[in-house]
Amino acid sequence: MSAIEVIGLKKSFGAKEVLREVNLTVERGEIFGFLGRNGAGKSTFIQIMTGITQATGGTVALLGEPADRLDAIKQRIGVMPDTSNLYHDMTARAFLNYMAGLSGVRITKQEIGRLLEQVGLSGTERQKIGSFSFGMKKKISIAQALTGNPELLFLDEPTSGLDPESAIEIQRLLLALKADGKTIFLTSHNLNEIEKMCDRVAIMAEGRIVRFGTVASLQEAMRQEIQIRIRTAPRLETSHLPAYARLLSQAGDCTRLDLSMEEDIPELLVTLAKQDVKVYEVQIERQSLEEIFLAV
Ligand SMILES: Nc1ncnc2c1ncn2[C@@H]1O[C@H](COP(=O)(O)OP(=O)(O)OP(=O)(O)O)[C@@H](O)[C@H]1O
Repeated sequence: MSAIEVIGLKKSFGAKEVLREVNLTVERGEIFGFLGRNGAGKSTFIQIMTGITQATGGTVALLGEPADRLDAIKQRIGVMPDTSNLYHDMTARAFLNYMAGLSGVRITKQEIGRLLEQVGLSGTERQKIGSFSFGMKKKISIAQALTGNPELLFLDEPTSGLDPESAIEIQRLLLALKADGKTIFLTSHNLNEIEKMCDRVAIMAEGRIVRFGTVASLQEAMRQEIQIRIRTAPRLETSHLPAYARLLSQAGDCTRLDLSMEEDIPELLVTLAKQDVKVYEVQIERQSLEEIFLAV
């Protein structure tokens, strides 16, 4: 049974179609990255998953339960609230206690202390949320999502606006939660983070999923040609190169080349050896997730 199963999901606001026939499956225990430019429809999608907004069409099942039975599984799902919707007059402890109560979860003082420690907010139990910095508000939102030890977590940009150290702390926490068997549905505009953390990703554009799979499979699908960095002595000249190799740039004894396929590499090495060109290093350059994202 999948953690999330979405079939033919549609959402319109009046005449404006925001989600168009979205199909998506997220398996249990994975960290799933959900990407898209501003306005692509990501928040709307999460709002439907978490029962804040109703879909116009299609079906959603979470942890094997149809979404219209969300009440039955809401304790098994954690959702990070928008930091602007926090109760600023409440202390951290009162807030976590109150939010746990809303989801029908009982939580002890010790558990609250542990949650705060997990997100790097130890000792802030009695501090009012209104006095928190932006990063601290972000962290308490994550702590709130974790109350009741849910199996499935929806985290909307959990590390955006955090300093690098805090972001790494949160990333470690997410990896520990995954190791503990949790499923994490994550949106982020930090593509390095997504590349590092996620088992699979979906890229949404104009309400449709336009790329889907592991980062490696997206890189493979995007690879129409291959680029290599090669270190040689002497430095390569265009006259050394066979017709299938195109010189892109050079720095010192390193040359970047465009080839048509991976099989060109051994052939190129033979051709260079015949010309007494010594090859010290060959590196294949893969497309980053950022390049894939920008190409959508
Ligand atoms: N309540 C609403 N009424 C009308 N249009 C809406 C409503 N909510 C969202 N939209 C529109 O739906 C589209 C998708 O918005 P959504 O917030 O889901 O995008 P997003 O991918 O989350 O963007 P971001 O990365 O900026 O958060 C946008 O064009 C937005 O203007």
